Amino acid sequence: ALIRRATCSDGTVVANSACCVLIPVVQDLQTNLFDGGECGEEVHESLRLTFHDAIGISPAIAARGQFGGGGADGSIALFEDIETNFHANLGVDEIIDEQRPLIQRHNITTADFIQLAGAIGVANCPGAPQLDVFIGRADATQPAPDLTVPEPFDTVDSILARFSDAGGFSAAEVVALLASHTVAAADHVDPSIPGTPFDSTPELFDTQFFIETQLRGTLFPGTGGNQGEVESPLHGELRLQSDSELARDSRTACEWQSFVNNQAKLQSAFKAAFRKMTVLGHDETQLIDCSDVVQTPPAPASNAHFPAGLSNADIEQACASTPFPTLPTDPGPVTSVAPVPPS
Ligand code: HEM
Ligand SMILES: [Ca+2]
Ligand SMILES: [Mn+2]
Repeated sequence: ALIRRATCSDGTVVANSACCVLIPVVQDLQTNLFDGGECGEEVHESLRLTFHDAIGISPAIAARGQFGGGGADGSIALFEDIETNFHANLGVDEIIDEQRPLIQRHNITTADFIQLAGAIGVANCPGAPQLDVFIGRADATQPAPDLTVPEPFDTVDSILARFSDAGGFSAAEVVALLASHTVAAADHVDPSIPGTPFDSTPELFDTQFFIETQLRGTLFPGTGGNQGEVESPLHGELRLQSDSELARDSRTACEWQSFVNNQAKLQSAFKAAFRKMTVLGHDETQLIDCSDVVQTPPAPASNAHFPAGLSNADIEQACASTPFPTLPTDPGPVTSVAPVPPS
């Protein structure tokens, strides 16, 4: 089709007129899913869903003659009855069911919608990069196989191998993708404390996640003994075993630390890795780049810091070659991290 620049109905200028169909979808997302443009629970869950759909692809399984999954193909929603029963997908049925009526109201594939929703949602989070959006993915005709989505109790070996198989992601790209856990909370790791975030600022796309995961774990925010959870440094904060181990493994620790107080790298590295993830199973050159429909995210609202009561002395140094950056400590008494409110 002829590619031409266009001004869409709301005034958005797009390089490819085919992207104007997304404008009403974006408005619907902001008004009816993201509570008018917040970086809350539905944004967090929509971002998680982009990953759980896209990572459902395995050239290694395909090489054994079985269907390896189609990547970012909407299978997680189109075959919800199958894929949400996979253990790693616990809880994603909620956001699939919230997104479904929006998909039905618009002329867009489920595959494209899931990735669009993640990008638009993330752009509501102060400090986030403006993520790329592509359209033109065909929808899945089969579910992804089980065990393509990493679990928080998986070893670093197995996590790195899974990402490498899925899309040739390097260890550094895996670390970059985990920047997503800066706008995240867990409902199901410890079901007694739903909405427990992974850093103290789940509404900000900041570098606190990389700081706080490097602090010595001292407590469980709820009950102990949950699979995939290790001790965190703060009341109200939950630490995944996988995040803890990636922060401390010699293959990933220096990369992990490199994001501390480096908002520019956080944005550029996550944006690049997300772009790669969002087209898994597709040839990017066959898709239409509609990144110009993504709004400009608000500027970051926090500076890198240690939570009150904690300091460099509480860091478990794991990167052998570079010392941990010196950061200020928040003033005042030790605080507890508030849960992400359910919508
Ligand atoms: C080693 C890889 C990963 C593991 C083991 C992992 C594991 C988890 C777990 C266990 C949860 C909590 C779910 C719950 O209990 O509600 C979670 C939440 C989340 N994950 Fe990951 N994750 C990984 C990578 C990623 C990636 C690559 C992304 C996106 C690019 C992502 C985005 C999210 C988000 C946004 C949430 C928060 C959802 C919410 O607040 O409702 N994760 N992850
Ligand atoms: Ca954060
Ligand atoms: Mn949730």
